[in-house]
Amino acid sequence: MIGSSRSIWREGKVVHVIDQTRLPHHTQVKQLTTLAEVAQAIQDMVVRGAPLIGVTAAYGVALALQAAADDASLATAVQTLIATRPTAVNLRWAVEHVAAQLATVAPAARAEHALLLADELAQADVHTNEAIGEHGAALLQQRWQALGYPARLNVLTHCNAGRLGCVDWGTALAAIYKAHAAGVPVHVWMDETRPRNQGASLTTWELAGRGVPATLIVDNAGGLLMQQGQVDVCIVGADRISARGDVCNKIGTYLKALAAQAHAIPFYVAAPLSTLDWGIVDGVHEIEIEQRSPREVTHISGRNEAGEVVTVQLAPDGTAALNPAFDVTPAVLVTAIVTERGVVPASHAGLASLREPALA
Ligand SMILES: CSC[C@@H](O)[C@@H](O)C(=O)COP(=O)(O)O
Repeated sequence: MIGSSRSIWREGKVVHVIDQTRLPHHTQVKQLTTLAEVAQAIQDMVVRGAPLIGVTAAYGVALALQAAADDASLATAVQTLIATRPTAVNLRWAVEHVAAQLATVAPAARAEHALLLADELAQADVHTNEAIGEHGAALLQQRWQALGYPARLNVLTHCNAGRLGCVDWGTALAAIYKAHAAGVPVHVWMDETRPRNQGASLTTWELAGRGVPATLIVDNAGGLLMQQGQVDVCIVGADRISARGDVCNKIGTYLKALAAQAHAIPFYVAAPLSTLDWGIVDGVHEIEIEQRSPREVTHISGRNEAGEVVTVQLAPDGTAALNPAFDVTPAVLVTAIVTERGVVPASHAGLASLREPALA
């Protein structure tokens, strides 16, 4: 039973999350009460999506401090959480933000303060994503208008950049929700997103729950659909964006951006400013790409006809498999980046214009 429309919420000293490894067949809430449980949940992708793992990690710091709030415990919590997943910079940003604030608080007051800081981040994420949604919806509306108001606006998205990847709303999907609510006849092509299938198991569930027309496609279908004129616009999320606008997102995003460029289809990236890594310029060469278990490639999970969720093996025994979880789309392939502060070109100048003065 879900007690909230949010992906994460707190009751006292217990953090509740929707267990995304169980979706779409089971909607279950998992309770997290310790640093170790939070770290495991992030690593196992019980929670996933850049903004959500950031907020979850902030709660992880707070839970760690309930046991011991000295400087050493704080440092251990920070290190443990940052090591869980290396690519999405929101995680590091959130943990370092909370740790910096707590460093100025007396250890005796830290445990309670940390919970409130994490609550603040969770709340801020909701407002941020709603703002991203407004800006992104305006782009979708403009595209619909530019195409002469077709009976449906076909939007392609990859992975799950929805409310499940955030506290609420989502990033790319926030734009779709807002456009849908405003009367734009959006229809979403949902890439299945091998190997973890976030599109097939999460975006399908999420969009169906909000009544947005959508169709699941295999990852390799996007090129054909673009060639046939069946994709009007692409919008995806991001896990890290370099200072010059290179976009790191779920593996497969780059190929879609290449195909979109070949067919002159706008390719938008929606992300909060916490996804920007100002310390990295060349995203293609500098962003660490998480390598996950080969088992995620050689095996697949789903529900069988008896209604049981099972994992089966796809490849022969002993098959070597490589599983990079993300790729980087160079800025030149990105039409624009949609943030909570507005839409900017994927360029150094464009992104820098968002930085001042509040983030200085
Ligand atoms: C709003 S979530 C944006 C991104 O984090 C999303 O597109 C993505 O790549 C998530 O990857 P995941 O491996 O599922 O955490």
